[in-house]
Amino acid sequence: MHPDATSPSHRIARVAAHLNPTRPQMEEGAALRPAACRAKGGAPGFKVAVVGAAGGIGQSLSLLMKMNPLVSVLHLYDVVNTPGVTADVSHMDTSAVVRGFIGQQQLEAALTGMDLVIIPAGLPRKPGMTRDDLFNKNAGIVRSICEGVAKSCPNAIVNLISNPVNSTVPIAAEVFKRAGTYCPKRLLGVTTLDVARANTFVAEVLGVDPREVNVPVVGGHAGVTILPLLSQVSPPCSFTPDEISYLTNRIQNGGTEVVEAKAGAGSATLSMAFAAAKFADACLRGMRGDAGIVECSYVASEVTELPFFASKVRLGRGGAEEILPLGPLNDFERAGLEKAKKELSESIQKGVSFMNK
Ligand SMILES: NC(=O)c1ccc[n+]([C@@H]2O[C@H](COP(=O)([O-])OP(=O)(O)OC[C@H]3O[C@@H](n4cnc5c(N)ncnc54)[C@H](O)[C@@H]3O)[C@@H](O)[C@H]2O)c1
Ligand SMILES: O=C(O)C[C@H](O)C(=O)O
Repeated sequence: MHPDATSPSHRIARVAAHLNPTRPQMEEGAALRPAACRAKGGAPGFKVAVVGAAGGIGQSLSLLMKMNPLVSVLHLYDVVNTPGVTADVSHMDTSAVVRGFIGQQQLEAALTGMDLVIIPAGLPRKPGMTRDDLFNKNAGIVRSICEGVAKSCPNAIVNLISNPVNSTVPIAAEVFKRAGTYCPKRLLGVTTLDVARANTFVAEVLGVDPREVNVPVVGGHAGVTILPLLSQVSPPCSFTPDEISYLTNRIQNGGTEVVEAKAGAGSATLSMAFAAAKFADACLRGMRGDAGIVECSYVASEVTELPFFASKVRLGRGGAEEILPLGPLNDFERAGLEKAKKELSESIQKGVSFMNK
């Protein structure tokens, strides 16, 4: 080794070799600079990509994934503004190495080698819109990102956040089927925010800490398809008919509550990033081989006659290893399930038809 190889000036030169302030950092799919310096000594862990990383959800989610000790490499991809987000997040002194990628030409580099791909890309709602009103814009975005996944990291587990989730998950499944890479266990629609809201609102009614409450929320992720199973709350408790009506309505309309409060400035981003980070962490713990990881997610399912349905799933090394049964429903929940299935069936068909056009 050269006598100066470990001297401060040599180390600075080594870092500087990866910095070229006269060029945009994101050109040519290059990894952002210090990553290259630390790659050798990087902590063991999973490689995770956030697709849509410069958005409202994407920025906070990138921050939270940078804090996750199970992540060794974090790729941040968007069609705009990734350089700033990447530079910012990369200064956090946690172990994950951060690299930024921008634009369609860099999608392949962003996704290659990833173990987990989290997708919060696409338009959010404005007041007066349903999630389904986002279909025309977001269906194409999800299709092109999933084509990238099929090509560059076909074995990655995908956490799909982009709305309308009830249709975008079937679209992703069709893309993977066409590419010959489809594995139902690896495609998970993120419905964790519904569970977070249900836990919060139920805890408020019960006057307890929300962290002690677990409400299964099944069905899908829009309006009546969001079906909280209040008869199965843990720890066991009971509600009056008025409380059931209030809670069901508030949980089903939690997204709209935020959209209206933001008054045109988008939909839930902070609580969603929190929920997505929680779900991604559960997936990573499952991938590591931890036992007993159970979360609700919208997945390919045989729990009902529909091809996709959200329910409790056991997460393992391969993704959604087991779909758990719904358990006993009361009359109110059985009626809710019928309504949910009717709308879900149409949303699933809409996603599949989009791919068959
Ligand atoms: N599943 C859920 O529970 C849940 C909760 C909240 C929001 N959402 C959905 O998440 C999506 C994102 O919401 P947001 O508030 O972050 O929106 P946003 O507009 O703030 O951010 C979206 C980001 O996606 C990027 N993007 C657009 N096309 C892209 C492409 N082809 N590849 C990569 N990135 C692309 C945009 O540049 C933008 O940075 C919306 O569809 C919203 O409805 C889902
Ligand atoms: O409501 C929305 O449009 C965003 C998201 O699906 C949510 O539930 O907050």
